[in-house]
Amino acid sequence: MANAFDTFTLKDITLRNRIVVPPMCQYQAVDGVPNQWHEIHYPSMARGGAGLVIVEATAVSPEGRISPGCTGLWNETQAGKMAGIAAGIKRAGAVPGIQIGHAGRKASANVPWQGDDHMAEDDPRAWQTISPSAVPFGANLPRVPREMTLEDIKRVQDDFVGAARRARDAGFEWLELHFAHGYLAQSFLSVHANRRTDGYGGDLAGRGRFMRETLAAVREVWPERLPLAVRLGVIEFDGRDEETVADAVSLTRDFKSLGLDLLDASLGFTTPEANIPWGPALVVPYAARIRKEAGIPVSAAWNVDTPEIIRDVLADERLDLVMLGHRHLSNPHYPYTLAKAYGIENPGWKTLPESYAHWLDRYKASDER
Ligand SMILES: Cc1cc2c(cc1C)N(C[C@H](O)[C@H](O)[C@H](O)COP(=O)(O)O)c1[nH]c(=O)[nH]c(=O)c1N2
Ligand SMILES: NC(=O)C1=CN(Cc2ccccc2)CCC1
Repeated sequence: MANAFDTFTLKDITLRNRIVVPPMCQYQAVDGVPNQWHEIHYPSMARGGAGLVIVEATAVSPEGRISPGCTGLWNETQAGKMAGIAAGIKRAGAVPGIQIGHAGRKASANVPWQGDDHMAEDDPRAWQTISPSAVPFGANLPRVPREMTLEDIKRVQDDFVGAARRARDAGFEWLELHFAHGYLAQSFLSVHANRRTDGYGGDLAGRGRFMRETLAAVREVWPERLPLAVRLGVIEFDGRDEETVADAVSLTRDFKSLGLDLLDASLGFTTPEANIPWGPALVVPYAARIRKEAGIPVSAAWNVDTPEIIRDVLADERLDLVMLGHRHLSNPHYPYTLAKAYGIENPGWKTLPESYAHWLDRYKASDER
């Protein structure tokens, strides 16, 4: 029986509350290097009161970026900037997290407000994408990826380890592997994207191998005392949901035996033919099933976004942490808004820095008198 403002301890890390800012691409980097945009963006959300702030999907290699504007953690210049961001989040009272990933066949794309589609083949910024098989996503991302060799697979897994090591040394205290949203790792798991006939394809054991091996390799370098999470696409809404969710439960059990500390349930997004029933807390039932059947803490995003929904999913232990994405884009101080909605005494002092809290709790706005 938890509530949004209870603390949450996982390994040696304690979050001040159950509110998480999930990773949200900003598309503001150049050559993968974070800049002043990120140095302001992330600490400002941490200052808003969230317990954990997870830095956006950060590519483990140049071709692993979704777009040319995505951050990377494949070199020391990027790592140096990320260290400042981790420190800024921590200084503001939240736990600094980061998500690392590889965009696979969804890479080499324009940023969302410039088309959200593959860059043209003759665009000088574009690059050749890679994937388990030479099968394109389709729709706005039609470019045919190159099928990965076993050497490619090993190199990308080593890149995940390198990025995890840099995240550790940069001072991040929570690491999430991006195994969702139709990117490379999810593509290995998906029958829509993976037609391989070697050990990395075929049955669930084969299609899950890339994820299992990558998780195990990262666990070796990510400190045992710090939480290691996976964001996994647990459902596609492609007509195969019974099997997909059952696979997700089974895979999560494997991940747990490999050292996973928390499963962040999300969507598969591996086929444009999906029929997603958008609506309140749409992923929560699947997260709750994994929590129960795999016996591991879970989080989820996707319209877990009203005081009532947040209260209910935590009270009846369907989720351990709630991920509030768009709420934090429109209001970095959303935890303050939530505390006020719950009628918590002195909501400012509960969620915000002293400079704000003192006045907000002592001096009423005209529409609050
Ligand atoms: C602009 C933007 C950018 C991203 C996202 C979303 C949006 C809106 N999302 C998905 C995000 O973490 C979250 O799951 C969704 O926003 C759904 O949660 P809300 O309903 O917004 O709380 C996302 N997810 C992820 O795993 N890594 C990422 O980098 C991003 N990037
Ligand atoms: N890096 C990621 O995982 C991203 C996920 N998104 C999924 C999404 C779909 C629909 C609505 C919001 C987000 C879009 C932006 C990048």
